[in-house]
Amino acid sequence: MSNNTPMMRQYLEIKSQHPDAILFFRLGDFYEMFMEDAVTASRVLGLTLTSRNKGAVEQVPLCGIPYHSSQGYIARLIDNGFKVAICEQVEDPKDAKGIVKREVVQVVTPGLVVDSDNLQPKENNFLLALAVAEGEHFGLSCVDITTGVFRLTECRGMEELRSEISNLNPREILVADEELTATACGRLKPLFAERLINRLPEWVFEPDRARRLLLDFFGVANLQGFGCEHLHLGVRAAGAVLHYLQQTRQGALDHIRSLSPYACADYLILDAATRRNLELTATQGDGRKKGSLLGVMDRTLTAMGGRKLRHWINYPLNDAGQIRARLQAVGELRDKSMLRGDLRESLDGVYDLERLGARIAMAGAGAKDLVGLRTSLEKLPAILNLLGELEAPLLTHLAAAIDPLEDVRDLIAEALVDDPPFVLREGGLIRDGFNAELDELRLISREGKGWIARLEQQERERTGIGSLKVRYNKVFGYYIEITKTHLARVPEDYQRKQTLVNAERFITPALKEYENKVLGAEERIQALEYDLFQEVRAQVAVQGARLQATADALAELDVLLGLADLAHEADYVCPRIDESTVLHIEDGRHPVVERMNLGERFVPNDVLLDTEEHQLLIITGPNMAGKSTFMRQVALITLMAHLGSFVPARAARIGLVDRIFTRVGASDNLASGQSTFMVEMTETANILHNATTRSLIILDEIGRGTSTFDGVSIAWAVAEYLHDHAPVAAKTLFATHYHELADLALTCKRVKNWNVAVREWNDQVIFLRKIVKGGASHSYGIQVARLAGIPPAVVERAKEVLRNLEAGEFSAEGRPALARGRGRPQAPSPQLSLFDPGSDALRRKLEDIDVSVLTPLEALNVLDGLKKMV
Ligand SMILES: Nc1ncnc2c1ncn2[C@@H]1O[C@H](COP(=O)(O)OP(=O)(O)OP(=O)(O)O)[C@@H](O)[C@H]1O
Repeated sequence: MSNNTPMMRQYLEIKSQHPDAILFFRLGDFYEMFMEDAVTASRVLGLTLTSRNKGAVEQVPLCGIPYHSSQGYIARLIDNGFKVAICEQVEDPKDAKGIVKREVVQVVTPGLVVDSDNLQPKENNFLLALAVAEGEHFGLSCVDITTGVFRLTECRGMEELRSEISNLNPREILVADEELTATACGRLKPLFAERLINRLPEWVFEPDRARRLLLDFFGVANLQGFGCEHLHLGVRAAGAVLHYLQQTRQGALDHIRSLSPYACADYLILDAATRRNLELTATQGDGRKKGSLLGVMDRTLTAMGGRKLRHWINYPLNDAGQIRARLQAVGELRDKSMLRGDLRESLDGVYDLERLGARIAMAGAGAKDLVGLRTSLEKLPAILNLLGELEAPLLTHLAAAIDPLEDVRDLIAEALVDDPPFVLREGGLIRDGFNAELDELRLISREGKGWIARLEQQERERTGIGSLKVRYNKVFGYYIEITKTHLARVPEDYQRKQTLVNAERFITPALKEYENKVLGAEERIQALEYDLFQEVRAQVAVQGARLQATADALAELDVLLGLADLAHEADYVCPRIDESTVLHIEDGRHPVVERMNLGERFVPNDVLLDTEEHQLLIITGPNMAGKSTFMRQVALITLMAHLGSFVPARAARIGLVDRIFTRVGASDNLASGQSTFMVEMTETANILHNATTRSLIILDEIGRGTSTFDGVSIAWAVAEYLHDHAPVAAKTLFATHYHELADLALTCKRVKNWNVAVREWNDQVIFLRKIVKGGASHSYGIQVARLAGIPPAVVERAKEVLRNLEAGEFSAEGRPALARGRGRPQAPSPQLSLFDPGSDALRRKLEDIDVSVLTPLEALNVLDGLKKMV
C-alpha cells in the first residue's frame, strides 16, 4: 500500500495530532496499524508484519487484528506502557468525494488502566499532574477516572511530595517538559520509578490558561466555590490534568462534577517508608492485603466502602472533634448489635454506586447496571428506617445525606425488565407498557410469528406433505423446506431458492410479504429499545450528583458498621482522644499479629510516652523477643485511633499526633542508586529534620547497617539529638541491640530503658514477650540462630568466639581479634594474643621489671622508656 492513498493521508494527518500514540485504524471488521505503529505492534504483540503492493510507489508496513479480539491486544499494549488512539468511522461516513472518514474516538493510556474486557477504566485510575515552583513547592492534582473524583493540593518539600505520590499511587504522572530537566527535579526521578511520565509542553501548565480551562469546564465564574482560588500551583496542575483528559477521553468527562482541594496538613502525615514499614494496606513481602492492617480492619460489604476504608487508613484525621464523631458512631453501632446486624444485612448486596454513577455519566453503563442500581436503591428505605433509630450525630448526618432517589428507582423499574441481556442491541430490555410504539411493534411481531406457524399447518394440508417445514435462516429469511421424496407434490406458486442433498428450499410471495412485516418490526423493536434505553440512562445520568452523594454516605456507613463489628468481635476499646502530647496504652496488642494464630497467645503490653518524663524509650531485648512487634503495635494503635477506630487494648489515651515516622529494617533502593545503609541514613535524616513535638517516631536498630563502632556512635548521637533538640521532644521508641545505649538514661532525663523479658533455662531462651523496666544485658543471638536451624558446629564455634570476645572485647584497633584464633581459643598461646606483636614486646619488657629493686627515679625512667615504646 502506498502512503499516498486517501486512507494513508488520513492516517498521517491523525498521526501528526497524536504522534506518541499507536493508531488503531478501523477497517470494517479489523483494526489496522500502519508504518511505525505496525512495526511496534508486531514486536510487542507478536503479530505478522505485512505490506501490500497495489502497484504503489512506496510500500507501507502494516498489521491487523480482528475487531472482536482487539480489546485484549489494546490492553497488552497499555500494560507495556504504550498509548493507543482508537480511530473509528464517523457518523456521516463519507466526505464529498465518497471517502470514508475516521477520527479518534478514544485514547487509552497507561494512566487510564483499562479492563481488558471492555476497555473501561479499572479501579484507582489516578492520573496525577505535578506543577513545580521555586523552593520545593509543589502543586498536585489528581483525578480518579472511574469515579470522577478530582482533587488538588499543594505541598512543600520532597518528603511531603514523596508521601503524597506514594499514597495516591498514580500510574501516570504529567509534568512540564522543562521542569523535568530542571535541577530541582533531578531529585524527583526516584519518585517516578515505575510510573509513566508524560511530558507536556510548559504552556499546558500556564496559570491563566489552566484556570480558564477549569472555569469553562465547570461553567463557573471563579474557583472560589470550590475553595481553591488561592491554590495557584494546584490550579496549574488541575488545568494540566483537565487538558490531558480532554485530549484523551474525547468528552467522556461528564462524571467529573467538582474540584476539591485538600491540605496534607488536614491529616496525620504518613510518609512512604512508614506506610510500607507498618504494612498498612499491603504486606511488605508479597504486597497482598491479607496480613496488612487493612486486611484485618476491612469488614466492609460494598466495594465503595472498601475503598473508603483504604482512604481512611491512608489519610487518618488529625482533628480531635472529627475523630470523636467517628468514634461515637462506631461506639453506638457496636453497642446496638441487633440494629447493626440489620443494617449490615440491608447494605449487603448494594452495588458499587460510586463507579456505577460514573459509568452512567460516561454512557458506559449497560441495562444490567441500571437494574443493579434499581435493586440497590430499593434497599435504601429500610436502611434509612434503621438509621432513624440511631443518635450519634455522624449517623444522623449520614441519614440526611442518603437520598433514596425514588424517582430514579421508579423510572428504571417502569422501563427495564428484571433480567435484561448483556448485549444492548439484542433487544429484550424494555418492559411492555413503557412505550406505546414499542408495544405496537411487539404485537405485529408476535402476530407475524403466529401467522407463520399457522402457515406451516395450512401448507401441509394444501400439499399433503406432512414433513413440510417453515424455517428461518439469516441468508434467506423464512423459507419452506421439502424433502426430496415429496418434490413431486410441490405446488406451482413455490419459488425454488436452494437445493440441498436431501431437500429443497422454497419461498412464496405471501411468505415474503409477511416476513418483511415481522422482520421489519423486529428490527424496529431492537432500534427503538436501544434508543429508549439510552434515554432512560441519560435521565438517570442527570441525577448523577445525587447518586454520588448517596454513594458517599453509604460507603461511610459501611466503613463505620465494619469498624463497629470489628470492635465488638475483636474486643477493642474506644480510645480517649485529646489535645495532649501523651500516649498511654494499657495492655495494647498488635492488631495483625494477635490474629495470626501462631500457636502462641499474644501477650499485651503497656506503653507510656509523653514529652516530659518518658519521651524516648530505649527498648532492648534478645532477637525474636518482640521489640519490633511492640513498637509497631504502638504506631498502629495510634493510627487506628486517628482514623476513628476502636483499638486493640484495655485502655488507650491518645494525644493527637501530627506525623508517624518509622525507620525499620533494611530496604535497598538500588533503583535510586542507594545502598541499604544510605537508605537508612536518608530516612533518619528526614526524621531529624521534620519531627515535631506532636510526632511519634519508631526507630528500629538504627546504625546496624555499618561497623559496630560507627553504628553505636550514630545511634547514640541520634538518640541524644532527639532528646536534646528541645522544644521538639518528639515521642520516640528506639529498639536496639547496642546495650551501651542504656547509659543514655544516665544523662538524658526524658530517656527511659525498657526491655522485652526472656528467661534462660538449660541454655534455651524462653520468650516472655513482656515489656519490663530496665535494659537487657544479652542478645541471645546464638540461641536464636540455633532455633533458626544454623548447623550445630557453627553454633558451637560462635559460642567459643563469643566467650573469647567477652573476655577480651576488641583489639586496640577495634577488631574482634579472636576471629583469627580458631581451634584453641582459651590456650595462652602467642597466636591467641589479644595484643599485636608490638604489644607483646611491651608485655615482655613489663614482665622483666622487678619492681622490688627499683628506686623511684629508676622507676620513672623505666616508665618513660615504656611510654616511648608505646
Ligand atoms: N507480645 C507478643 N505476644 C506473642 N507473640 C509475640 C509478641 N511479640 C512478638 N511476638 C512474636 O515474636 C516474633 C518476633 O517478634 P519481633 O520481630 O518483634 O522480635 P524482635 O525483638 O524485633 O526481633 P529482632 O531483634 O530479631 O528483630 C513475632 O513474629 C511474633 O510472632
